[in-house]
Formats: sequence, structure tokens, C-alpha cells
Amino acid sequence: MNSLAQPAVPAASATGAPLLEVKDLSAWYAESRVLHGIGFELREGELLTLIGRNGAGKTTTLRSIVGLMQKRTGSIRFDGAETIARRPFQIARMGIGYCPEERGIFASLSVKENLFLPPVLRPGGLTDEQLYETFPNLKARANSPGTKLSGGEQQMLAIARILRTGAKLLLLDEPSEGLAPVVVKEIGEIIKRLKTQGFTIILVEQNLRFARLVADRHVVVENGAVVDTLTNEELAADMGRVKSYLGV
Ligand SMILES: Nc1ncnc2c1ncn2[C@@H]1O[C@H](COP(=O)(O)OP(=O)(O)OP(=O)(O)O)[C@@H](O)[C@H]1O
Repeated sequence: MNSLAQPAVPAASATGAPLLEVKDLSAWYAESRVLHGIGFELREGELLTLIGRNGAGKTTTLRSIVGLMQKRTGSIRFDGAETIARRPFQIARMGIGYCPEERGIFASLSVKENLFLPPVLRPGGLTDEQLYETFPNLKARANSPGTKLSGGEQQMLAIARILRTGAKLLLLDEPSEGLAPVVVKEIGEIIKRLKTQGFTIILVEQNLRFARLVADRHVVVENGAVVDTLTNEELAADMGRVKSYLGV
């Protein structure tokens, strides 16, 4: 039997409460306020995109959720617990994995060393076998140094790395950025597969075609606030609505 046929993550909670609730979230870089009361909810197993122009506050929202913004106010509830005052390592242990835009692959380490660097923080993560099944090209390149990987392979490695930790909410910052269309498609297939395995995902994305392929809902961020929320069907029916926010 395919070992990935079983969901890697437990089914939705019996209460039906959102897995993540962000309310009135503000955040600052030093004295500069960049988020102005962001709010949205995410149900278990859902895939949500944050879309918006450069500088809108999407990355800062992800950084706030994982506790990396020193000054943040409002409420971020994950799995029923308030996390706004928690430290990054505490939040990671609760089951949130962050894959930053810069990917963070260590050039001097092999693929395997990069993959096994983050500790397993809680049960429920993918086993080595499941990881290599999802990312066969990482298995083939297990002993290659990080420097020798293509952009797409680096992205896959960055995603694979957080799947071992036991995270059930994955925050992925622009995984399609700078990749050729064929590789973007491959990453899209992997993300769809992770969703069917039960992972809950927030994707920061500027590539609307890619976002449409994988997402359930889209939250549009402008000047550090949510200005619109659309289902994937609404986006498909009216791409102009979102393009006007993006200025494309
Ligand atoms: N380290 C930093 N110090 C000061 N200001 C920052 C820092 N990082 C981001 N900013 C500012 O915060 C605002 C929000 O940036 P953020 O990176 O969250 O936007 P974004 O929507 O993710 O856009 P992008 O796609 O360009 O990353 C921008 O005005 C940006 O210039």
C-alpha cells in the first residue's frame, strides 16, 4: 500500500473551530508600523493564499504568526490557544512550520544534512520514507551539496524540511518565485498532495495562476490590512477583481 494513502495529520477537530484565528493583528519594524489590524480565519485542511502588492505586509503576517516580529499586538489563536505573546520556539512546538522566501538552504551541507537539520518537534511528521516518496529527486540528490541544487530543488528541500518536524500548519512564502513554469507546476502538485494528506496551508503568492490551482480561498492584503476575501470560484469568475488590487 502507498504509505502516503493515510493522512499524515489528524482529521479536523471535532469542535469545528478554526485552526487559526488572526484578529486585529498589528506589527512594527522598530517604530515603523506595517500591519494595521489584519484579520482572517483558517479551518483545518484549508489552503489559503495571502495576495497583494510588494510591501503589502504578507511576509510580515507570516512572521507574526510564527513569533518572529518582536512588536506585535492583537490576537493569534492556534488550535484554541493564544500565541501572540509566545516565543518562536514555543510556537514551532505547537505545530506551525515556516518556509521563508529566501528558503534558507545551507550551501555547505548536503541535501540530507539540510533535510535532517531541524529537530522533530511533535509527533505526526512525515517519516523519511514518506518524504522521499513525496520528493523523489531529493532522494536522488541526497548527498549533493546545497549549492548544486536548482532553484526548484532548493524550494522542495525547504518545504520537505518542515514536514519532518510534525508541523500541521505550513506557512509557505512565495514558493513559486523565480522558478520556471514547469517547476512551478511540479511544486503546485506537491502542495496539492500535502493538502490531500491533511496539512493546513497558508501560501503567500503573487502568481495568481498558481494560487488558483491550489487554493480554497484568497485573502487580499493592502497596506497592512485585509481589503478583500474571495473563494477560489470567485477568483476564477472575476480575475479582474484581484488584478486591480495587484495593479496588473
Ligand atoms: N526588516 C525590515 N525593516 C523595516 N521595514 C521592513 C522590513 N521588512 C519589511 N519591511 C517593510 O514592511 C512592509 C511590509 O513588508 P512585507 O515584506 O511584509 O511585504 P510583502 O507583502 O511580503 O511584500 P514582498 O512580496 O515584497 O515581500 C514594507 O513596507 C516593507 O518595506
